[in-house]
Amino acid sequence: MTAPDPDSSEKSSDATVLPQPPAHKGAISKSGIILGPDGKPCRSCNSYRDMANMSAMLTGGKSKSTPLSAVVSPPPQERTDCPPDVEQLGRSTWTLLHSITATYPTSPTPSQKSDMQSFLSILSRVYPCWVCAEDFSVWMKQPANTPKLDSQEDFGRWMCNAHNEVNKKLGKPEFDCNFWKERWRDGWKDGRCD
Ligand SMILES: Cc1cc2nc3c(=O)[nH]c(=O)nc-3n(C[C@H](O)[C@H](O)[C@H](O)COP(=O)(O)OP(=O)(O)OC[C@H]3O[C@@H](n4cnc5c(N)ncnc54)[C@H](O)[C@@H]3O)c2cc1C
Repeated sequence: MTAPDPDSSEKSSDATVLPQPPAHKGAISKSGIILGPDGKPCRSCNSYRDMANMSAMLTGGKSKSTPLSAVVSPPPQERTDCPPDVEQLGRSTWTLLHSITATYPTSPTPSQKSDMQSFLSILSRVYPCWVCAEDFSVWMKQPANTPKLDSQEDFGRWMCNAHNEVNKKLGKPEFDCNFWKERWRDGWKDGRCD
């Protein structure tokens, strides 16, 4: 006999189905909230703002037909040490990734290139936001987008382009990749990073 799932009451009552990704990943609810493999809202795939909005809708605060993006001003988080949402995780990950490019060798050995290739392909499989990981993986596999690992400059620009791809998808401004070193390695010429 299977023991009841103690967490089952936390599962999203909104877990309705759009086209289903592989079972180990998750699903997307009708309201657009991304669910994890356990059927609960995936913290690292959604923003706290969207999760708070969903909660407001499900508890009758808003009409079910109201789009998430139209519901604003969720209650503020009460703590500052909560698990990361998709935005916090993204900012921290980009900081790590661009910092890795900034310390990548100018003339990498075959073994250093191979390590980095492995790191990126593993990252695209294990990144906690599964929808982000899927899109990143698909983008990276296109022949024009395979990681450029022959030098620090190539890799830094490649990472900047990868980040811009996500920026475009999210409707954010693109970053001028001519400045990737100022942002992530040398600091800006105005001296304010010294
Ligand atoms: C691999 C990956 C995939 C992601 N996919 C998704 C997704 O599908 N959906 C989703 O909602 N979120 C996704 N994210 C998170 C998303 O990219 C942002 O991190 C998040 O929305 C927070 O954005 P932000 O505006 O604070 O700045 P971020 O985009 O996190 O950027 C942090 C800082 O990097 C600098 N920067 C911006 N663009 C560039 C660039 N092109 N090159 C160099 N530096 C730059 C800026 O100074 C910026 O303040 C993903 C993150 C990663 C690492």
